[in-house]
Amino acid sequence: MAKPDLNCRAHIESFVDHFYERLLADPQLAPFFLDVAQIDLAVHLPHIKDYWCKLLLGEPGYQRHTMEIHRRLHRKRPLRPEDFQRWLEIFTSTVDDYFEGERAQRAKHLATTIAANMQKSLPPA
Ligand code: HEM
Repeated sequence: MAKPDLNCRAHIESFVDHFYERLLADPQLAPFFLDVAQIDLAVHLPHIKDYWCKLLLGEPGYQRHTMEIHRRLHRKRPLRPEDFQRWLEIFTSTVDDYFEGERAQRAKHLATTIAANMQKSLPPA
């Protein structure tokens, strides 16, 4: 059976839930979320969902400064090239395991581009 595309909020929210299940179970990346940033999932996940709804659906909700948030994180604990690589692996495999289609492709392309820009904009560790 065909997998759904990331073409509505319900699918994007389900993607983010699956993505974070994997990020938070990953020994390399989980500490950034749980120890360094000590995120409150009830606050963090809605931001991530709004972010991807803005990028993929053009919804206006997300208005925060993502790059500055990662600069601050990077000062506390450096985000290394291998961390970006792992983040992208988990992102891409989560998309591919559950979704397919034009928006799913676009999500992977955007994530790759934004991760590369983010990495370039951070000072060396
Ligand atoms: C090494 C890779 C990455 C790691 C370890 C990481 C980790 C984190 C952490 C711990 C936070 C919470 C920070 C806080 O609330 O203080 C966060 C926020 C966020 N991240 Fe990342 N991130 C990575 C890459 C990316 C990339 C490539 C994107 C976009 C394509 C992204 C999108 C976001 C967004 C939208 C937020 C929410 C910011 C907000 O509160 O509005 N992250 N990230």
